[in-house]
Amino acid sequence: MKVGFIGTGTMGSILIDAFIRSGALEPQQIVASNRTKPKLQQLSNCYPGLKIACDNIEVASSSQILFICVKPLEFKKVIDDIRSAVTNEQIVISITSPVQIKHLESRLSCKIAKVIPSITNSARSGASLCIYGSRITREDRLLIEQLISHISTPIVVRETHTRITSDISSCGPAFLAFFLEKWIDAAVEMTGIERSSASFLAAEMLLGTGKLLTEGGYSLEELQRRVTVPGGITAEGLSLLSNNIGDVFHQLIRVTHDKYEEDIVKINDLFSP
Ligand SMILES: NC(=O)C1=CN([C@@H]2O[C@H](COP(=O)(O)OP(=O)(O)OC[C@H]3O[C@@H](n4cnc5c(N)ncnc54)[C@H](O)[C@@H]3O)[C@@H](O)[C@H]2O)C=CC1
Ligand SMILES: O=C(O)[C@@H]1CCC=N1
Repeated sequence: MKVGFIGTGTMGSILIDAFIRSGALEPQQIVASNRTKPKLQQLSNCYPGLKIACDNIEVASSSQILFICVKPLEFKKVIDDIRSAVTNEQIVISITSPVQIKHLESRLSCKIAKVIPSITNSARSGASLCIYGSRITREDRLLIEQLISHISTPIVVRETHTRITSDISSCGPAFLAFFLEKWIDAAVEMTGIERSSASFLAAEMLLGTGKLLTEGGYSLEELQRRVTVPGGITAEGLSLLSNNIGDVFHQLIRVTHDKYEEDIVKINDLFSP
């Protein structure tokens, strides 16, 4: 099976790298194109056998599954490029959330899916959010999920929940990293602990917490309860957090959804007949 990638920026490169390192794909099975060639050349130097296509049409015409890994407003140009090259049997996968299944099905005759990855997939971890178009068969789903399960846990979501699920799964690593960075800044400033020590502890804590919440079977509520000794230190901290957090998470969801709606309006314009 040949798998194509249009766009080898941050996420396209992460996916190619993770698929090869996990053993899901051999470099010889991959064909890729990118607007600027140096990034692509770097990938091909790392993975001899990976084919650099001369343009998007060559990728589209030589792959059974084609991942489109460009930014939302760059999609229309790519779709116009590949429109005449795709066949009904191919599967085109968008990795971006605001481009809707209907936009792609209206322009391309092939099978359409969205698979929203996460930077965590680069550690062969985290989720991939799967949304399937009307032409995708049961066998196609199995093929897609078999491939992405080498680097992530496939989770099927409703298209109406694309934003909130990718807020948690794909933006989440940046939000959590921000939270830890602020905490470590305060720790360094107030206690003199070395930044590298505090950062290492935070990373190990995050990894262990993730394991408890997945394979350990803990719920968030149970985890808090088990750590909190009655009358102890954690209780003081949780009480402060709960009194001060306000509606910051409601605001967070509002801003990500507002930006998403803005993008959808722009994409609707680009894809209007
Ligand atoms: N960065 C992340 O953690 C995640 C990103 N995504 C989605 O992945 C998509 C790509 O994001 P990044 O990789 O971070 O962006 P990026 O800007 O690093 O990569 C986009 C790549 O597409 C190439 N490109 C643009 N137009 C092209 C065209 N017409 N033909 C060929 N190549 C073209 C650019 O040269 C660039 O290398 C976005 O839509 C984003 O929403 C989804 C989940 C997580
Ligand atoms: O920042 C972004 O737009 C993308 C979407 C999910 C993660 N990164």
